[in-house]
Amino acid sequence: MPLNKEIQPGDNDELTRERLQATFDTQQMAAALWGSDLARKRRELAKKVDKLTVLHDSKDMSFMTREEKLSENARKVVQMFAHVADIVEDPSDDAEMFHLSSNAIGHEGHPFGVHFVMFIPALKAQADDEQREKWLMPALGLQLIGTYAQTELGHGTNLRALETMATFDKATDEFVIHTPTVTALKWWPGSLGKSSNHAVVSANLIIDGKSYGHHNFMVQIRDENTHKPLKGITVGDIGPKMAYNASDNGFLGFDHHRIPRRNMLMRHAKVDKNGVYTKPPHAKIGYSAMVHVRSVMIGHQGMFLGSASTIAIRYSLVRRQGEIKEGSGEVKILDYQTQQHRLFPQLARAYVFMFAGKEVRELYQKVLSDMEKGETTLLADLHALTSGLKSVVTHLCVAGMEQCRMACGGHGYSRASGIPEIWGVAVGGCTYEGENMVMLLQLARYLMKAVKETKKGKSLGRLVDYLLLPQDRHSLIGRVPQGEYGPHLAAFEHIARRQIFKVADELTKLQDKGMSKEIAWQKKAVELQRAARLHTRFYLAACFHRKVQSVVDGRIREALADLYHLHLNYELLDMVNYALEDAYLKADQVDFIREDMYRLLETIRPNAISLVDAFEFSDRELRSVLGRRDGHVYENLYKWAKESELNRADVLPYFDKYLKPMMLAARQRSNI
Ligand SMILES: CCCCCCCC/C=C\CCCCCCCCCCC/C=C/C(=O)SCCNC(=O)CCNC(=O)[C@H](O)C(C)(C)COP(=O)(O)OP(=O)(O)OC[C@H]1O[C@@H](n2cnc3c(N)ncnc32)[C@H](O)[C@@H]1OP(=O)(O)O
Ligand SMILES: Cc1cc2nc3c(=O)[nH]c(=O)nc-3n(C[C@H](O)[C@H](O)[C@H](O)COP(=O)(O)OP(=O)(O)OC[C@H]3O[C@@H](n4cnc5c(N)ncnc54)[C@H](O)[C@@H]3O)c2cc1C
Repeated sequence: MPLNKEIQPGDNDELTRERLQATFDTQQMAAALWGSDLARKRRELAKKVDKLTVLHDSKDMSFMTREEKLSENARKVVQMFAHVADIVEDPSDDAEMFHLSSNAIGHEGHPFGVHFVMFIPALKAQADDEQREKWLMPALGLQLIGTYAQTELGHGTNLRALETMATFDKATDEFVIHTPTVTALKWWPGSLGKSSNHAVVSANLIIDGKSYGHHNFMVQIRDENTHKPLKGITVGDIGPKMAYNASDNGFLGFDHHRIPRRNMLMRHAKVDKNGVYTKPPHAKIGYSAMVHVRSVMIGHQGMFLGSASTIAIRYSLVRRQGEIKEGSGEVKILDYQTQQHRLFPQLARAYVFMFAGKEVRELYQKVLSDMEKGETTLLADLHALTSGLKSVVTHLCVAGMEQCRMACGGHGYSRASGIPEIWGVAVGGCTYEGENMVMLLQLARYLMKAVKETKKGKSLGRLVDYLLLPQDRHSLIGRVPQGEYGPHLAAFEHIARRQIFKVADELTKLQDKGMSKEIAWQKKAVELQRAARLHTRFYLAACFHRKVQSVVDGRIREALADLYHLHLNYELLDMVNYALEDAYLKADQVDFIREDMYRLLETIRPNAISLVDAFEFSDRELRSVLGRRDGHVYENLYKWAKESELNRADVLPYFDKYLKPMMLAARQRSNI
């Protein structure tokens, strides 16, 4: 039995030969990536979806209008829930459900796009027991469709400037929800425009003329039967986007719309019938749905990059172009060092992002269960970690996916590759759930507080313990026996720590000169976000290290270690300027890192296809002609192109309408 379990009869011979070179068992690697239980469930689930034709795309989404896309995904999501008990083992398991949705529906969006990702998590974390009974149960039972309406046309990042008002009317025991200006219109919420009938709405709580800041309210926006907007509510779709066009991101306005007082989510903050307000135990506890999505995004973005890497690496083993040795025939493009250097570091990133995604989810679950007991100590750590990871991971993912697209040459630009859509969805992640730069500055705030604690000899939290350690002056990279990578990881730590202390000192100096804290912060904002990036990249490298150390199987550990070492070398070179600034690294050490990286590209090359096969993305999930498991790319590209709506007739009406009259007139003029 070959170690690569993706081999099947009828596959492209080249891919089979590649797969036979695997040094590890791909199913065991899948278990390392997803966890053994989820890996098994994914495999079984994909087989079941293959058999259920009602869950299959009726045609390629690339050839559909937006309305067709919305309708197609509404159809599939309904079928998916109708068959859910036959397909998944535990429908309450988000991870399993996400994979089902990824196989059957894809990533372009669907009517429940925000329902499960934000609406339900907001209810779980912020609704009290009675409210959970009233809305959470029906929401889980699909009796209603919800979204999360926070962002406004004029305000997204700065939540304190949100304008939507929720004014308490003691006489009727109601809140009056109102949109005072056009900039106060809710704008962007997923599935709001045409699908949802309920929304968790962020609005300023006003009692007796006093504002208590924004809080979350449950608002029914459409009639349950007719689906018409309720009186006092204006709602619609915001129009086409870069990608994610099967989602009806929407706008929403309120004209003095009344809701019962008990529609404010009251697990933590409360308003009683006399208008007495009770503060939550932590000022930012109402932000929990955002923290939830940031925490799930890390692993999912890793999956997006893993998908793009799978497509590009498989295609690079089918595509032949040019010769390395004259006369010996065209080579597979993956045999070029430049192609390996373009793709393998992206593959390594996909792996570590998935590992980090798992770690961060564990911390999220811990904080959630603490919050349930009113305990919020770890909330700040979680906010800092997710803010940094969300920003760095989305940024590196889209940069990496763009490399994958370019590595596929012209065919990468075609939607047949599947990369444009997943790229478009992934790049949205740089903006939603907090614009990346803003979130990096949130982490920087935490890091600056950590420096203050360090100066008192204390640590602000486990994630910043390393700030207490002394700085080494010189790196040991290349000065220790070959195969030891401790000094590489130490270099990440050094670079992060140095930048964090450097910018902290600069801030202090500016303030010592009389500059206000806020202006000093502005003067150093670019350096601050750099500190946040370097801290996060150190976290990622350390996470990769922890994962490799934890693997028991020798063959899996060895293959993962190759990727880890490549990651260390590649990422260090990407930020080498920081290590050169203080002569921590010398030129010969940089050369050493480069040479070792080139060596690793060659080491990884025979395992390349098996490392992407180990993600076990089904063809249905990848939705890519280039990335097909069987490698039969060309005949299927031709088949795909023939599906284009432009090929429905040999001559399209615009020819007779515009081009023919123009050419006839031109011919007549030339005959005169
Ligand atoms: C049918 C199929 C079903 C299957 C489904 C199965 C389930 C699938 C599960 C998962 C799938 C996931 C798939 C992923 C793909 C998703 C698809 C797309 C969905 C997209 C949805 C997008 C939604 C949104 O975008 S919602 C809107 C998000 N908006 C934002 O993020 C706004 C950003 N701004 C902010 O967060 C804040 O304004 C701020 C943090 C920048 C500043 O806040 P502010 O109140 O002004 O505070 P500030 O003064 O700066 O700081 C004061 C102190 O507070 C601390 N702090 C801030 N935030 C937090 C926090 N969250 N937690 C803890 N502490 C916080 C801050 O650090 C300061 O502390 P200090 O000590 O004083 O320094
Ligand atoms: C695909 C998608 C789905 C979305 N889904 C939802 C949803 O379901 N529900 C919802 O409520 N919202 C949703 N949003 C909205 C999203 O959360 C916001 O777009 C996001 O929070 C960024 O806010 P903004 O658009 O106001 O950007 P802005 O804040 O206007 O950012 C513009 C620029 O200003 C910079 N900037 C802003 N503030 C600062 C600062 N303090 N310091 C330095 N620079 C700053 C940013 O870095 C950026 O470069 C979605 C958005 C997208 C793209």
